[in-house]
Amino acid sequence: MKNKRYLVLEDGTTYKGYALGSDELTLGEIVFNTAMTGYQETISDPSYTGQIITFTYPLIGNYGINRDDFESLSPTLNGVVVREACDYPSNFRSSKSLDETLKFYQIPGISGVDTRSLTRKIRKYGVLKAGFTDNANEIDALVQRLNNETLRTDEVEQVSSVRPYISTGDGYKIVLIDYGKKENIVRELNRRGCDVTVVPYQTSIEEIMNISPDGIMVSNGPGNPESVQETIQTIGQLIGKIPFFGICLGHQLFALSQGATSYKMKFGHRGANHPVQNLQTGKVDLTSQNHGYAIDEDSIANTDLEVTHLALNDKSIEGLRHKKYPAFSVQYHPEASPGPHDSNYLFDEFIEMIKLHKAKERTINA
Ligand SMILES: NC(=O)CC[C@H](N)C(=O)O
Repeated sequence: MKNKRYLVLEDGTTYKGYALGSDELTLGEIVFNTAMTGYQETISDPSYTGQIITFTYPLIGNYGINRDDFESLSPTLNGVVVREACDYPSNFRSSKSLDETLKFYQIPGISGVDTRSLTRKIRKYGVLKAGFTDNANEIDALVQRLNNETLRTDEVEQVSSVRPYISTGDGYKIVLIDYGKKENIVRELNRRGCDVTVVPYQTSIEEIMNISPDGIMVSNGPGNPESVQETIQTIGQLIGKIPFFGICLGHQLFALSQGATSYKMKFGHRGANHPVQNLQTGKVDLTSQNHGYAIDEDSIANTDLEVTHLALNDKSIEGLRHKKYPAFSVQYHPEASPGPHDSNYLFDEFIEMIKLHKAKERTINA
């Protein structure tokens, strides 16, 4: 017999279901993800720090959780909501069930929820605060708590590396500024021979320049880009000096560093089949996405940036490039994990950009 659990939203809506994962019950902003596979990578993506994810795909956990597919050392999200959690996974790589994994990392969850109705609600009203309780008598108190409490805004600090480390390669030297990076960014760079130095998000411009990087990457990460205002100046100072590539939060910070502004979206983009058009080629890529903020289109006019990619579902900005300097960024996830690999070519373009920049530097210095 499974124990009862309630998912409670700040507007008082309550969903009754079954306890999943940890009994340490947390609060968070509830969001939905529409990907049909890749729940392990999604759960371990640090960009979800502090959030509760509702999976719209109705069966989660059927191929278990394995040792190798984590996108961070340990998941930092605050909850998981599913229609049905598979108790008996079947896959030769699986070492734990979803329930065992969530218990191990002390993440609460709930199964048996009508995730369609919940997702429609989030789409209609926008993202909401939510929490769990195992006691029906505590629902009213939880609603009150959700209405009175503000959620933490120091998510990046919770997930950025505490000290620099190197993932070696014999190619270009890349500094990856870690705002809560997904491991696959490092893997994609290593795959192209890059020597990657991962540095904490508050690393100074001097410390970064001392590493003599050939390229700079700014990672994805959780929360509002404006919560890490103090680091935007460092990013601004790097543009024009060293070839630059930003992903998701990295894209937002690149834009802010150039004078653009960001806004919170109603319910964000989270899934693995978001169509994005490359405005230079006209080609449409299916992309992996996970963001709740975006860059204001009107704010681009006063900058030296140009829009390179557009979301076809809502026409929001998905890619930017600097008009004068070797610097570009995308709002979606070319490293995928989970998700389609259509936009993997952006890592190759970054490498080509570094090559070109080096060739130019050699001509200037000759
Ligand atoms: N995946 C990310 O880097 C997300 C960026 C930011 N936290 C947002 O929600 O918009």
